[in-house]
Amino acid sequence: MPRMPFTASATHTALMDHHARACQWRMADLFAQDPLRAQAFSLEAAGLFLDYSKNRIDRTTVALLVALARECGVAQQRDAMFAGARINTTENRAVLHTALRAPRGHTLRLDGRDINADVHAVLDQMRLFSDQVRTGAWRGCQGQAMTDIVNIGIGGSDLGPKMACQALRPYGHPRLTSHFISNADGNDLAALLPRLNPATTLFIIASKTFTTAETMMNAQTARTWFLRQHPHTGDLKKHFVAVSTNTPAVQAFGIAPENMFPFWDWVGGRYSLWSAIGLSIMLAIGFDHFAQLLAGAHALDRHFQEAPLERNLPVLLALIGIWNRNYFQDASLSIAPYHQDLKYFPAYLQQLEMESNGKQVACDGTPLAAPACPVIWGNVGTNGQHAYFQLLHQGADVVPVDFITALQPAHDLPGHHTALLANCFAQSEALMLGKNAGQASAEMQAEGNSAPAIAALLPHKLFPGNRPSNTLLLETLSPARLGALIALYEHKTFVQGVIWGINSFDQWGVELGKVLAKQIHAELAGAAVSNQHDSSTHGLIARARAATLQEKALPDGASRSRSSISP
Ligand SMILES: O=P(O)(O)OC[C@H]1O[C@H](O)[C@H](O)[C@@H](O)[C@@H]1O
Repeated sequence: MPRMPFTASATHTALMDHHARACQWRMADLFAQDPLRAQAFSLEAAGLFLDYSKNRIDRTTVALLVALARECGVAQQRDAMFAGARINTTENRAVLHTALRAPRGHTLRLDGRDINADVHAVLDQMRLFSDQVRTGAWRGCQGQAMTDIVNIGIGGSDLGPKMACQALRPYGHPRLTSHFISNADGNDLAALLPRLNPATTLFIIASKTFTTAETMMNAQTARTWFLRQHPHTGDLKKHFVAVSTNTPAVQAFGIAPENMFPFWDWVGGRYSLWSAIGLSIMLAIGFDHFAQLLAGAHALDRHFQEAPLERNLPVLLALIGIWNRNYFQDASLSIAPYHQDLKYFPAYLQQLEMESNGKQVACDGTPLAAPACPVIWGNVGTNGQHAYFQLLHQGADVVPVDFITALQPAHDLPGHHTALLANCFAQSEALMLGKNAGQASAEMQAEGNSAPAIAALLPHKLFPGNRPSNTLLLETLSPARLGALIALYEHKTFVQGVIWGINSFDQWGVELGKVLAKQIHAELAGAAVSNQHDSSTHGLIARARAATLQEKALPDGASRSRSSISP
């Protein structure tokens, strides 16, 4: 049923009026007026504490935003998703990543199948395999235990597992090193292969479709490299496994059926780390910790399903985002983890949010009346402070920030963690408070500056402040808390998609470039160049073809320093 755009609702009109007033507010004043502000605008669920009080909001703002969520049918859409309705309408698919973390015995049937039984059968298969690899019972072609796990995949078949393996590295196995190869650029694989012993390396070819060009190319290159050193194709089954929904393509690649870990079309790529796509995570941290990751996500799922909208963590995070994006017109959101092990979290969220909601038409194909997903970007916080935080504090654009940190460190180096937390909390305070002319000139006077020096420097020393942020605190970055954190952002993305009226589960926008790349690939390889290209693309192709010809003309070995490891 076509949904009404949120901009057509009565609550939106009320929010517009309210926003006109909110533009006059200073958050510093709101804090001064209300000693209970932080308490009023914070919430804890599934082991995650969210303080959203440093936003340009008051109680009316939250009430209106919650009313908007109600009017847009967030609760109904959420229930439809959990129940297995085909809410991915352009692909006619259910969206059931939540079923991947439901405990054994949880009843859910899809097209007559007990999908809980299917999910747990694959988890059992993954457990058996990962236990064998981790204990050393799984032996390679020369009878040795595995030392290196190489996950070959891209997008959702890379970003989630890579992010989670990094986040949970204190839980890693002492003998096993995880590697992630995604880029079609041979530099990625070429830099790794010489460091590996094929007899102790396990490749996981992770691809939902098993047709993704980058993954297939890297997989073929890895296979060729392996066979060069161990030419018996029978040995491949000790060193290559696949994770996919496409059984025929996996078999055609030559991977033994017993080495395939399946999943289903109702799992979107960017929502797939809970499925067999998480095999590299389970190999690194073990089944029990993987089960805790799932349990943490499930706890957040329950909260999302059961808590009233006004006390619902993902709903509130989503609504604050809508407030910033659609009323204050903030076009980007910066993610600042104050935790080195979350260094891939911003990249993971880029796919999750931008591939889900980076769209401009509604589910029914009509143009959206308001812009949707902001640009998501960021890096670990303290490094960002010494790079782009300048813009966050004094740039012309207001960039909301999500600060994420853990109260307890995963190391025992003295002093570091207190310094880290101090920086995290200081940044959100500084962004909110800013510094006015009176404060800045008083400081410069106290430092003994002359009046002309103060006048000259003053404009540079001002901080506008009133810049919004959320702070998310975890007790520790444990598997359960990481699971809850990821699920929080998944559901935030979902709620925003519902309000914007978007199908958050397709990604047609990635197709055009793939099609053109295929044609240009053929042209670079020698096919006649189409005269349909624009002059820029035509010129670039011509230059690349000329460079290839030149390279071919060079004496053997002169052109590539890494020739020994090229396939
Ligand atoms: O897992 P695969 O089928 O190889 O897909 C890998 C990735 O590539 C695609 O182009 C999509 O944009 C992503 O959503 C997907 O995660």
